[in-house]
Amino acid sequence: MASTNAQATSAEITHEQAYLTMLYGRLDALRAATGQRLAEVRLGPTAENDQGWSEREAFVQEYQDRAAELDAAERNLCFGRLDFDDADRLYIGRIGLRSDDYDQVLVDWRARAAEPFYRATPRERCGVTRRRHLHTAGRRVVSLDDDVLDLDAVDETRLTGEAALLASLRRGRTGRMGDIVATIQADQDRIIRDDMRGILVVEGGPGTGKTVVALHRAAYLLYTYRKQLVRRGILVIGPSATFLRYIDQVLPSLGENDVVLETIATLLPGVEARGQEPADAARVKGDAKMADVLAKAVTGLRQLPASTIEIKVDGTVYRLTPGLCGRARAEAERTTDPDTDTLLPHNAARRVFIGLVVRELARQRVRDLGGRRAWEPGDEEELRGELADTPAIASVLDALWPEAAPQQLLTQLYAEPGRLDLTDAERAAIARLTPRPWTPADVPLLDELAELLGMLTAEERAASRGRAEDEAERAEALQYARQLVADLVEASAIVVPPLENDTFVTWIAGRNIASAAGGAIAERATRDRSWTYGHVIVDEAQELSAMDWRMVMRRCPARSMTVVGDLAQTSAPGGADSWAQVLDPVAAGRWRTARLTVNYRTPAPAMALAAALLPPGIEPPLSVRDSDEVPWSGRVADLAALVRRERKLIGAGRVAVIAPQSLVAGNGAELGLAPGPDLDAPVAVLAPEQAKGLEFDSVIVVDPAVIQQSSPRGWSDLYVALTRTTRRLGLVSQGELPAVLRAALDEMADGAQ
Ligand SMILES: Nc1ncnc2c1ncn2[C@@H]1O[C@H](COP(=O)(O)OP(=O)(O)OP(=O)(O)O)[C@@H](O)[C@H]1O
Repeated sequence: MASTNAQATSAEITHEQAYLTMLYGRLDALRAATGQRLAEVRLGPTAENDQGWSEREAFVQEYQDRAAELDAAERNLCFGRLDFDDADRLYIGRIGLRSDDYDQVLVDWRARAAEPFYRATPRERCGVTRRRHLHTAGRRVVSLDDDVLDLDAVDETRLTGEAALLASLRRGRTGRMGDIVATIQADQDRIIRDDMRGILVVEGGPGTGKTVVALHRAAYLLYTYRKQLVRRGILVIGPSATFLRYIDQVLPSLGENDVVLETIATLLPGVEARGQEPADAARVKGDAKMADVLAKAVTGLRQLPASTIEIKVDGTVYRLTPGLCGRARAEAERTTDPDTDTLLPHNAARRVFIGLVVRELARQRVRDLGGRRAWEPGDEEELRGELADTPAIASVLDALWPEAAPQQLLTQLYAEPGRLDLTDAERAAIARLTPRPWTPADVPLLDELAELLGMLTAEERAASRGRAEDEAERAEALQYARQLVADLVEASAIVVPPLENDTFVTWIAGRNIASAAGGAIAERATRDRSWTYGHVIVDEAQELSAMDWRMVMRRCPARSMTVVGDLAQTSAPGGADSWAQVLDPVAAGRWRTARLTVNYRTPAPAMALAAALLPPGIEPPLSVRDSDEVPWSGRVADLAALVRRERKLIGAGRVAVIAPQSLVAGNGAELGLAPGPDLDAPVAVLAPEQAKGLEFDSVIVVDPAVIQQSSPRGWSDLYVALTRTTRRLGLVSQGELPAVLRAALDEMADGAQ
């Protein structure tokens, strides 16, 4: 492909400027119309009833979303053009726009028609003769890059729109990830547009765009399957709060605001997991066998009396025999939930157990009274209720089958680890005799217990009221939205293309429900443990333990997921060694893999240094960025001065100092720098695990040998640290560098001479 940037004539730029000005004119007109509708709805007559109120709220929300989408499209509204064999021409941008005559003047990047912009190559042109990238500043066209798709230039590059891509990569880092709509590469585009069904595992080395691709996939799925996704939402799980801050602008910049971002530590509503713990404890807690261990611990809460218990109430002696209790327990443990056909959880089965025992006690009473009293229908039922509430009986039943809540039970189990079916060493690793804050590895265990225990009696009552209301509300909202849209269309108050009618109705209905519930779907989802999402994206997925996966899968029974990760970067104690190992137990036969192989972040020399750490058989990704600057090395004592030098060298960009956890935890005193993963600060001081998924213009890795030796997977921590740079990399050390790194640095220095 021939790049003709330099030859782009000013006439061409003038032509594109005129087109761009027309597009911004359309955008402004749409904004004005949306703003006017919003004002009309807000200033319109006050709603007279709940339905009118929620209809009005739905429109307000709808117009606000539309306004946000149009605002997000302002920057870089149109970034490309495709010229086809038949002289047809399409402009590609952030959103689709039509002229007054309903002609498509701008194609949304997610639309099928935009696909050749990312995929066409000289070999497979898809009818394209030229792909043009428009570079804009504000509303001004500043330059153009053309890829002329002729076969003569076929071997010149593997990259799509190389000039535009390299220009985008050269920009300094801002501390926030940006979108890449203008420069998505063909292999990335295939992943973004892949089928929503099943689990797509995207693997690839550092900097291959796994995160950014997964986020663009979320935007694509929301655009393509909005009807399915709008009701349940999309969940993105990332490795840390800092990482979530780093990526939180990407989806809004693509016009999507309704996505839930969480870490494993925050996934269970009501639990704050701020604690830290040794790797051994996290490893035991993350092991798949904890599912059985907890199930046994829950069963172990239930007791059978060794001999008959006699309880005297108002002169009557009730007899709880071991046989009676055994039969009631067996039946309760066999009872299934008619909706899900699964065994009842502990607290729900407890209610069955109590019901059976109390029925038997009531019969004893009936027998006892014999013919001395005439029983009316309903008497026995009333008696059962009375008996269940009698403190003497209730306390015995509580002892035989106690009600339990996840947090309280897990606290007890850690305090008495003998109740867990583990080895002595495993018990010792997780025992905690004094209460401590929950850790991230506790979260999936609490979630598992919540599943095993089910709701407490009071919660169950509130939930069943809520469920019935939800169903009725849903049906009513749909019917109402259908009528409303039909009326508005008839009154020419809105124009809905016929094909989009259903989508619009569902959308309005969804909005009605969400606003009636006091918040958008995303807000509701984060409050409700049992919320299931339409699609789940898991980033840095190699770090999840088997127990984490069980928790994540509960959030997505449909198993529509995008899982991105790199097994060579696994550092969590319970993390994965293979995808089959973690996914087969929870989604056998329902996952597939795709691979990304080009590194858009780490310059070739830094990647070559990092690759020296890789075990044999693992291929490093190929770096797009080349550089003459080989990684440098220095002394820890000079760190502050070296940081100052790096700041000067990279100008407006960002520097990261990545140091062993022990130094960062020690308040950075030994480093002479205040630690903190502050993305807005020009210098961030981080432990390797905090640096996961992030990138900086210049990275200084402190004491690589200490990082490597600090855990069994320390080499992978070091690999992560070395691959965070987009430009410069330095190693500072108190002692020797790891031998492989020393050798690789010497070799590079020799090569450079
Ligand atoms: N097609 C592209 N155009 C422009 N920039 C890109 C493209 N693909 C990736 N990048 C940039 O490359 C950098 C690395 O991407 P990203 O963080 O998604 O990689 P990753 O595979 O998740 O990395 P890691 O596994 O190391 O965390 C980001 O700055 C991203 O914006």
